[in-house]
Amino acid sequence: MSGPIRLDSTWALDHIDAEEIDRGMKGAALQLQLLVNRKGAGSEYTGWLNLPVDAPDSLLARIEDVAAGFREQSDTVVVCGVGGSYLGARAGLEFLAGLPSRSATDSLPDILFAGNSLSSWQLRKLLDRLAGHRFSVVVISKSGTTLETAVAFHILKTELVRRFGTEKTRTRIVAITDSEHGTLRDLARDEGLVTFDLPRDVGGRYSVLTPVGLLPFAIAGLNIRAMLQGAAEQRTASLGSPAATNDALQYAVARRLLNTSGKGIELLTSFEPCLHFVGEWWKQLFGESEGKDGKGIFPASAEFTTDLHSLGQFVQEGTRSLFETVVDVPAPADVPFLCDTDSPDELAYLNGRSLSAMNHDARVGTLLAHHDGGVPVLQLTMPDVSERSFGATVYFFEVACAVGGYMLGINPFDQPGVEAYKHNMFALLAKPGTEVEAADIRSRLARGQLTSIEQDTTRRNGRGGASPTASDELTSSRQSAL
Ligand SMILES: O=P(O)(O)OC[C@H]1O[C@](O)(CO)[C@@H](O)[C@@H]1O
Repeated sequence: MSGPIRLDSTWALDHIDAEEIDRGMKGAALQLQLLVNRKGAGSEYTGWLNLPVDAPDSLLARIEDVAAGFREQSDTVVVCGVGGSYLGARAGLEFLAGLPSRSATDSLPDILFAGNSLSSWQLRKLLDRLAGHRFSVVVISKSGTTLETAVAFHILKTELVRRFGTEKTRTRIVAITDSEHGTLRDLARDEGLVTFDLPRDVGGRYSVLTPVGLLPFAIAGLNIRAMLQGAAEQRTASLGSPAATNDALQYAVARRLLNTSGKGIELLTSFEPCLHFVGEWWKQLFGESEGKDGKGIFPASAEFTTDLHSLGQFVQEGTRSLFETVVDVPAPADVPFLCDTDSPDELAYLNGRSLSAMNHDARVGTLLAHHDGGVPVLQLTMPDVSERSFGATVYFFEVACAVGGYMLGINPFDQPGVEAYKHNMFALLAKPGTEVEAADIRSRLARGQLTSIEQDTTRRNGRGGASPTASDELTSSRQSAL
């Protein structure tokens, strides 16, 4: 059983005007055409639209082949990457962990992750865990220059060489990166590593259905062809259905209208922990795509019922700036609950029920309470826990995100803002070429003054050198206090 993702917005309708929905759907249909015809902003990064139907059989066969080789030679595979070069693979692996469809004949390697932080403690623990294991590495970086990934990969490669020697190390690494450019591409070329290309017209956060996700999935024994089939089915539904029956467009419109009605935060929730990393992937997709030009909905996620015991109070009664999107998926297995009538834990009333039934009632009770507390609730349903369903979900959110971005008037395919912290970090790390920035940052930090000399001058010049306003003085005295 599989099929497209379904949206039910009944529990959000009291926050949205019916006429606006109508107008919004017409607008969304136009933006979808812009996307499909590759006429919108960032259209050079819309290669993901056709990934589910364009992947050549030779590529899939090669991915399966390399994956089989990795399984044979490794009991552990480390996937090294961050952001879009990490989250989609982890989302799929965690969502599908434990599926009976995973290759039963092969013994499957453990898949671990690295390169997604600069934590020495995390990497130390990973290196300790790898001791004595036959491990291999998949390194993923579109740019090939991301510091977290490059540093972890360097350390892992050094460890491989120490353990297996230079020759054999070459067979224990696969690099996934830009087809032509970047440090990782150059290094792979120089060292004769096996590589897969990350298509130039696909951005990192839209890349899960390329080798970026497909290779880790195949190594884990998952059926990547079924995953692409699910995405292709969703593609037909999302690109080909009229607005009235197009759930991806309706989701894009509903969240946009909720945003204009004053809801600035979308909380993606689910009652199945296997969806935790789908939430993490979704946050990057929507956060990097929408959060620019002072616009966008802040994407947050929570796992219920766990987080009802931490965030539940806020969702129920805190600042009314949230709407909730709950993702449902039927659990593939159930656990019965049996209890004697005189059981001292007073759970006899649950005798004969199952965990699924309890989770279902907890879910309905929660959503009703949140709705009654002023939190609009959108409900998305995935057909099942399967590769097809995962592929469909990825495609559904990608279309909704791209169309929603166009409705917002931004380019959903760039992420200029993430460079700001990198400039500072590289300057502080004394990367060659950053000497001027480094001097400015160090002098600002030494002065305890967060306004840079350049910003300060520009601001004052902008006002024709007028004397500081009261709010300037306030800001500067607050900064000094820091
Ligand atoms: O694949 P790369 O180039 O290492 O980038 C990883 C991630 O870092 C970012 O560029 C942000 O810095 C994301 O957009 C991207 O998914």
